[in-house]
Amino acid sequence: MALNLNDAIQACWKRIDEGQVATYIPALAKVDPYQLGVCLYDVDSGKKNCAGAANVRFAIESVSKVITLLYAIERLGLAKVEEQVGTRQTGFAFDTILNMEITKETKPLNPFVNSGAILVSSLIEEEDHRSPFDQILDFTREICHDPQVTLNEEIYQSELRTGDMNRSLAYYLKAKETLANDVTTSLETYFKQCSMMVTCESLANLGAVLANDGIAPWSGERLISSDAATYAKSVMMTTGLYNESGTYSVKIGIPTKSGVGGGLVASAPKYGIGIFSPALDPAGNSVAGLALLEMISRELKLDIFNY
Ligand SMILES: NC(=O)CC[C@H](N)C(=O)O
Repeated sequence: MALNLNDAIQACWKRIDEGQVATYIPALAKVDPYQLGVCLYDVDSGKKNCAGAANVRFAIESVSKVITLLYAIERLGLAKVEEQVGTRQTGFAFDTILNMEITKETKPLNPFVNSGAILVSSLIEEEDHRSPFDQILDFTREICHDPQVTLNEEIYQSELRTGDMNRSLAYYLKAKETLANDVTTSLETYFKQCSMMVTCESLANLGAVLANDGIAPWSGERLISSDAATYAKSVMMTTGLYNESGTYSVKIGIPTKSGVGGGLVASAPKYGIGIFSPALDPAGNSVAGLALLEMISRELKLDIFNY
């Protein structure tokens, strides 16, 4: 591989100053912004190339929306999930109630705005006395090939304390009779899934499963259906970076999902990529992380529209 990841990190490092760590969840405000890590999983060779803060654990936040979406599709089938949540873009922030009010439809615009994600979380039912979150946690450990993924209780409590906007979205969904579970359980599942701790490597593994048509490249085992993988990548491309998805579609051209913990999962043809850098742009995307992903896309010619 021509690209030296340490050099790439160095080149993108100064971009950290353009962003800010998330402060609306107080536990995230304490994170050191001066971190940048990457892990690149080459599905063909099976080789992983990691650099910088690749093994630092951070809160997965909205990247978990991809995992819960995949899990819901596996449990309920794609048709049922598509009935409940749309695939449309938004020009508004991920957590605003406008995302629901502007359309006459009752279903949320897409699974990556908070209303859509809370709805998807509500679709997971308790099974064999296992709570929806316990099932999501197990599935996360499996699809991220990382048994160390755990719930960060401090972040979870912080999300609970400051989560009134999400609470209002959940009540709105309930009022529209679209929330599948009760408000408390749906929000508990959602806040907990956001508070799982992952590394760049865990996200590179997730990206690699998506890149490999739903099959874990480390074992050859199919973890999700081909349709689920394709669907998730399409929605990541169109809405994975919130209202800036179009901007990065043009600049980077790789299906990507961000989280306000500073994580990015990207799935390019033959590559799974996990990136972490906690300083965010106003939309909630990692600034240095996306600069690094842009460089990787350019150097390795991964832009899916550049054919
Ligand atoms: N964009 C994000 O990562 C948002 C996740 C965060 N837990 C929230 O609900 O606001």
